[in-house]
Amino acid sequence: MITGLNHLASGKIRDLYAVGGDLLLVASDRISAYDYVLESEIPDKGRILTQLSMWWFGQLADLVPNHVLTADVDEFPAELAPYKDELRGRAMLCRRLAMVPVECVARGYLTGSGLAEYEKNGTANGVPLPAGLVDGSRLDRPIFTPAMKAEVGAHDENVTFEEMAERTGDPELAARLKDLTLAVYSRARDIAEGRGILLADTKFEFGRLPGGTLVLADEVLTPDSSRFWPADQWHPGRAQPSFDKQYVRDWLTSPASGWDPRSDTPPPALPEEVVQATRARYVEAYERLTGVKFV
Ligand SMILES: C[C@H](c1ccccc1)n1cc(-c2ncnc(N)c2C#N)cn1
Repeated sequence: MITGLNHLASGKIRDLYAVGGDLLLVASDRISAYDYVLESEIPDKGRILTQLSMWWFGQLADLVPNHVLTADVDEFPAELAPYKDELRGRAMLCRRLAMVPVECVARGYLTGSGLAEYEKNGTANGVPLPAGLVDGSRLDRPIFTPAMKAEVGAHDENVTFEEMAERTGDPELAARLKDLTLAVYSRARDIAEGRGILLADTKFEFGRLPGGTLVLADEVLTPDSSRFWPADQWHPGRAQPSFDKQYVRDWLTSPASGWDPRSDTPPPALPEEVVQATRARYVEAYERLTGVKFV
């Protein structure tokens, strides 16, 4: 948290500030696992994921406008000058939008809450899926599985497209959000697959400009907003390893940590080698996707 700035909101990993009529979205080096924010930070994680978001916004600009004004600290308003070094590379100055109160989730692979519903009803957010799918199955056509935002700390509530249209009171907007979400995800899935990373699913946030234009907001297509799987370890029918969080998960569930995920106790600090190996995975994901060396 940066004292001295007008703090608006905080998620597990990121903080939001008001700067004049705009917003500053700042990504920390925090990492979460098993629904806990760990006490150990991953050096540069915020910078790597912010630079990855910026790269994706560029890749998607022909499909949808985004909310970013700049991520270059030298272009930030003068009032931010005292915080330049702390913000460099990990902050996006964004236009303030009227946010759409829906988590726009696209799934290209079946897992997590989507799999749970499928195993019960053969559907995902009420939409029937083909029979015989298993954990990690690739869906021929990505699906839109919206969720209504939950209070801090609770999980979002998956809703059908019809429920979403009803609860937003704007069926036309709901249809537009679905189309945009699927088009953007499909483009990203194809780009990532060509670079050895499976984007199993992702969560987009949209907002509207004063004139009503729909704009892609928040961070996009990072390992915090999406499930990243290494393509060369994909085996449908079991839980897939996480590209970025597997080292953390493996250590936390090993005897070495002395921690039990089923207990109500927070996880212990990570050993330095797990921190550094995890940092290396974020760097690798960034470099594989963008083709640019992280500096
Ligand atoms: C969920 C997310 C959040 C991020 C970081 C920390 C806490 C919350 N958030 C984003 C806005 C938001 N509001 C108005 N205009 C915008 N351009 C954005 C964005 N992005 C409000 N909440």
